[in-house]
Amino acid sequence: MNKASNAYLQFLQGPGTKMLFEFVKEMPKPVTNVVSIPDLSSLIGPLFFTWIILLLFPVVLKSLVYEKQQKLRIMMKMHGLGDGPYWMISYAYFLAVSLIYMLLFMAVGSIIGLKFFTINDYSIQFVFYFIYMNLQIAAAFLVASMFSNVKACTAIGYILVFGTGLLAENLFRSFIEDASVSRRGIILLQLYPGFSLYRGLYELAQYPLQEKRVGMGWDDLNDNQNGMREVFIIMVIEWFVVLFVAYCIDQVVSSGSGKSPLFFLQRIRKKKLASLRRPSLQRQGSKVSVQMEKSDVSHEIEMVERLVLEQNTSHAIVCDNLKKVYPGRDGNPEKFAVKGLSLALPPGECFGMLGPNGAGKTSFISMMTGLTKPTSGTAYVHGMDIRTQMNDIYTSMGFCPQHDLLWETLTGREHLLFYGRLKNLKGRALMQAVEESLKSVKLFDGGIADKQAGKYSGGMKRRLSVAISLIGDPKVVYMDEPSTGLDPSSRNHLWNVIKTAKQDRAIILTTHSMEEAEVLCDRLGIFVDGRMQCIGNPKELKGRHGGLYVFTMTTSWEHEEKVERIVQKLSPNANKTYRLSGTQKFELPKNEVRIADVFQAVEFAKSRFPVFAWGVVDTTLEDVFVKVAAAAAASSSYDI
Ligand SMILES: Nc1ncnc2c1ncn2[C@@H]1O[C@H](COP(=O)(O)OP(=O)(O)OP(=O)(O)O)[C@@H](O)[C@H]1O
Repeated sequence: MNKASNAYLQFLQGPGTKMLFEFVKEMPKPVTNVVSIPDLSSLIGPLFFTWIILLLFPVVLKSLVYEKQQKLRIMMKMHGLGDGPYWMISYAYFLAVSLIYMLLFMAVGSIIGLKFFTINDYSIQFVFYFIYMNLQIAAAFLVASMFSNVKACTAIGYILVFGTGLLAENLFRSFIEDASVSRRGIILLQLYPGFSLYRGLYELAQYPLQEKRVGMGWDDLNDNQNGMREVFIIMVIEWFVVLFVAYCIDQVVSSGSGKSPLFFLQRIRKKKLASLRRPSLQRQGSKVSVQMEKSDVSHEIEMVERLVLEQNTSHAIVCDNLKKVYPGRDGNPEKFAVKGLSLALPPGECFGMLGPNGAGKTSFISMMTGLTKPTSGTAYVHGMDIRTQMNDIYTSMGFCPQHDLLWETLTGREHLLFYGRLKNLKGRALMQAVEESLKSVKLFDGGIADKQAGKYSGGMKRRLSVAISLIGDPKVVYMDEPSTGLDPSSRNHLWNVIKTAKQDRAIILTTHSMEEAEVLCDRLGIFVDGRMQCIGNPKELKGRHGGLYVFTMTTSWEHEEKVERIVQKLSPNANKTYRLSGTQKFELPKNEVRIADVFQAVEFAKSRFPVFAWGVVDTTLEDVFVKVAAAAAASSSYDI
């Protein structure tokens, strides 16, 4: 060790060091200035939490509008789900989802220790979120009643969410904090639910920011500076008002039933009227001018009149001079889609409605299924009037719409379970009915039943729609072009399903397939330009409106004239309809020829020149259809 080190050690052990320690000990401690760090969650909470909570709004809105856009709402209604239960079920579902979302929101906030959640009284927070969620759902119902397009409503929903948050933070907050802004003005702004939500969150955020760090309790609601009490009152009143208005608008606008805005007053009136006119079959509207109708059609009208007069409810369906006129739009005149239809259908009958495009078939089915109201006239289903008792009719009605109305995300089995439940099937009976139904339309094997309907082919969707229309043993079923888009094998299978189903129920089906009409229908009606042109079973119609044999013969081209001469000798009024390189087709009036004469003529021809092929067929339904449609189109200026 060197000299310098020794000197340093002596200094440390000496009295100087002791004095230094004493001095430090006596020195006053520096004042630790306690800077209160503001709670971050409370600073930014009102804006972010507003966004988080509002995010549920477009979700609920989208779901409601989706059901409307896809006409699933109407489908559910047609299978017996009334407006009241639909609203209650949907409301309860959205409320449950919203409450779970809010409880998770509060739980996560509390677990990570955000003062915003931990300091304020939990019961106040819960009541606040509960009331707001109810108001938000009611508002979603209200907005949904004005939209029918999911994309548009989703876009508007998200714009509302983000716009509301930004406006609240940058504008509404400055009003709250500005003492010169009147309280009334603030209350007025809070009538907009997004601002009342922001105000509530803003108030909850104020307490953790105060230095004493005591959260909001129920007593604080009496504090004049605290806006939470106003928020509670506004939200509760608004919740009920918005819900009521939404229900009224929904009844008038979106149910498709064309109700009057004063429908709730009409309901009381209807009850009074109904009690005066039981049993319900009563003559409605003016008597149609029968003399213009064909005999089969006028016979049907007479039958309907008798049934209505006798108040006879033995028939499953009685249409009494049903008319539908669509109002003119964009300068177009009004459209007379159904110009007076009378029809009586006993149980167990399958009635086929044939007609060219635009004849009015879908309009007729729409009236029968409650999609639109008749302009005049009415129909009775097991004695129940379609104008006033549609909800009762729905409980025993099945419907297969022209376009499949299915939930993309539900499986085939889930669809049938849902609609089966609506038809009051429960437990084992429901399971059995669903399984049988899936098997009957060939959707059971290979796990197809548990695939989402969105992944089904067109034919599978069609078969599911038919299965839905038949589940729960409905007494009356409407099928709008049930086999459209099916391959021949699936179509034949579906026909068997319908044939079995028609045994104990009345079915009305529309179709463009003559083959389908002949296979399935006990009676047919050809409907052209809003009027029934003829009614009868397929054989009768062919006999009545056909009256022709179609004779075809194929020879070499140089013998064509000889064939023509033989045919003219056989039937002087024969009409040649086709000729191409030796093949000729003739229509022979039935009153001029017998089948035996045709055979003789063919034998004669064969003895004179080579005959490659020949054939004679009775008139097909297609021939009848074309003939009737053409005749009706030629004289289509009937009065309504
Ligand atoms: N909502 C409506 N508003 C105005 N006109 C309508 C409306 N719905 C249908 N129409 C018109 O009423 C007529 C009958 O239409 P409808 O759809 O009932 O015929 P359709 O026989 O079912 O035809 P398709 O066989 O093509 O389905 C058509 O001229 C149609 O343009």
